[in-house]
Amino acid sequence: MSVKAPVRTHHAAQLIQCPPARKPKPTDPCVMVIFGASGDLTKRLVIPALYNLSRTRALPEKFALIGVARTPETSESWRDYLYDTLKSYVGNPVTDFDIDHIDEAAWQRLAEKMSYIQGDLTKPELYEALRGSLQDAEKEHGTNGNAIFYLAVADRLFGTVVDHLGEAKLTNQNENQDGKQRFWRRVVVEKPFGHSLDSAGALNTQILRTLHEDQIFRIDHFLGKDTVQSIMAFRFGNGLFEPIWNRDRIDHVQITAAETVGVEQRGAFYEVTGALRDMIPNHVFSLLSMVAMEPPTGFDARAIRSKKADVLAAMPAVEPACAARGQYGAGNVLDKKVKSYRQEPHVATDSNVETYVAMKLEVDNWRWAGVPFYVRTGKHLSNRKTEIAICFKQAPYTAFQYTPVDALRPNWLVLRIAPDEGISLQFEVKRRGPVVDLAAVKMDFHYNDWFPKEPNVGYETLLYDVMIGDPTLFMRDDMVEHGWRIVQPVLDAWAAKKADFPNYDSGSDGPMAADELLRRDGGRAWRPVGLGSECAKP
Ligand SMILES: NC(=O)C1=CN([C@@H]2O[C@H](COP(=O)(O)OP(=O)(O)OC[C@H]3O[C@@H](n4cnc5c(N)ncnc54)[C@H](OP(=O)(O)O)[C@@H]3O)[C@@H](O)[C@H]2O)C=CC1
Ligand SMILES: O=C1O[C@H](COP(=O)(O)O)[C@@H](O)[C@H](O)[C@H]1O
Repeated sequence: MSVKAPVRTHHAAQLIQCPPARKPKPTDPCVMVIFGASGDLTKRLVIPALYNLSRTRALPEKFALIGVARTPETSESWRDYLYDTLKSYVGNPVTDFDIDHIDEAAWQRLAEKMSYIQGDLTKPELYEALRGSLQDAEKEHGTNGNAIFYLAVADRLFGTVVDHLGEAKLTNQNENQDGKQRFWRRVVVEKPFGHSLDSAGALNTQILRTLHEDQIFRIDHFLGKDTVQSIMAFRFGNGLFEPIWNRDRIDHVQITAAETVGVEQRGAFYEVTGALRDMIPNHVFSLLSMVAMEPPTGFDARAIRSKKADVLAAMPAVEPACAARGQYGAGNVLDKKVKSYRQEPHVATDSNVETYVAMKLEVDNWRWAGVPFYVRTGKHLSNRKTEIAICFKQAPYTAFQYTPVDALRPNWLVLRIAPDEGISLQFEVKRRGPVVDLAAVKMDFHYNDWFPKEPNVGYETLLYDVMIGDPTLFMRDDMVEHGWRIVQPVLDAWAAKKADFPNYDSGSDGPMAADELLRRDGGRAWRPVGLGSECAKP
């Protein structure tokens, strides 16, 4: 039985004078081409996000959507298939896309702009057909030559598609005599961007032969989450926190991306990817660089991405001894019996692929020298939780009789990214009563109490940003390569040595090796994945 949380009575509008939220900037007319139109990403994330943009009127009036894949479909059957898929999410949420009905008018506005091309993206003739469709879109929908090519295909095809687009001159932008752009061409590249430092470098070189860096949008959907973007607002929109945001007051940082889901139908993808490649150099490093970056001089893409790239550049490559890996065995997740990873579809019965990874990372600069960043991510864990927890140093001295300083709990500031979005601060107070006895309590901000929640898959903001040409929330070439550089020694060491898997039960908090990683650093411990609260009520 699900229990509804009590409705909280305080509301932002009653308490704090805020100007109304600003309206988003109008987008240019454009056409979006999805390569991989019959795939999982398209139906689960891209189409729900476009539908949401249509619902909130954030899509341009002059818009067209062209799907490309080999599966035989007509434009009509592709639309119907996607409508039926969308309908199947009603009352059956995908990620945070939790809808109780479809807004038919919003769907209709999108559907009437959708068409499909059947073809093989490794063949030049597809791109000739695409040229015709782009011209049709311009005539029928007034898209003005602007186009987004979304690569929702396996990463081994990213370079191929960009090469073909270039050869067909479909990525050429048009400039006036005065150098002003008349129409733009942009390419969205999915993750994983490469599989190693070398392959990421080679892919960057390949696509940069055709595209300018400012035409490339390397997507990382964590950056589309409101709570991730809010890290910068929290740090740089308040005078309170930045003075203590450094090695003087912070003991260590823990970043957790814990999932209850297993690999589900993605066994084939996961067998060549694993938890480290899937989550660390992209999502987890995006969170880490938001926490560790220096204040930018402005909120434009150049300023923000440079500060984030500086963090990654200051991180030394991880020693294999500072990493732990795990693979789930059978067990119970959220009271449901589940299989081991090796029994999942399309997974080898002796697979050496990790479904869990923990690492100790460092940022070698003035602000962070000596402050460890412990990160972990895994599947089939006890609870779904993505958070950044900052552990402050203990008070240097305690004046309280009978309370030695080492009995004081540290202050924790926790930025909760998902699913219970918010921020909490744990600190010590005196218990009621005649005895001076200390206890840890929390101040807790929940996003939902202040801002009504919209069903959202995380791609909405990112797609909108591509349409307005704002790359702030996308990875730059150097950021991607630093990500791989940092984890490469671990990838190499793990490939060279078979692990003793499975080594954690489904429904647990991960393998013991991950606990050891912290324990040996002066007896530190991970925050529990399952409990959600590090300070039990007294
Ligand atoms: N699914 C997810 O949750 C996530 C996926 N991603 C990334 O998104 C990308 C797509 O993943 P996903 O949708 O899961 O993969 P799928 O395997 O489900 O889809 C792949 C798509 O590529 C098309 N395709 C493959 N080969 C060709 C070809 N030669 N010509 C034309 N089309 C082709 C397939 O269509 P057809 O067979 O009809 O040709 C299909 O539409 C990957 O890079 C993945 O890493 C990133 C984050 C999450
Ligand atoms: O990119 C990926 O992310 C998801 C986790 O994202 P979330 O928004 O659901 O937290 C992960 O399950 C998947 O394996 C990975 O490819």
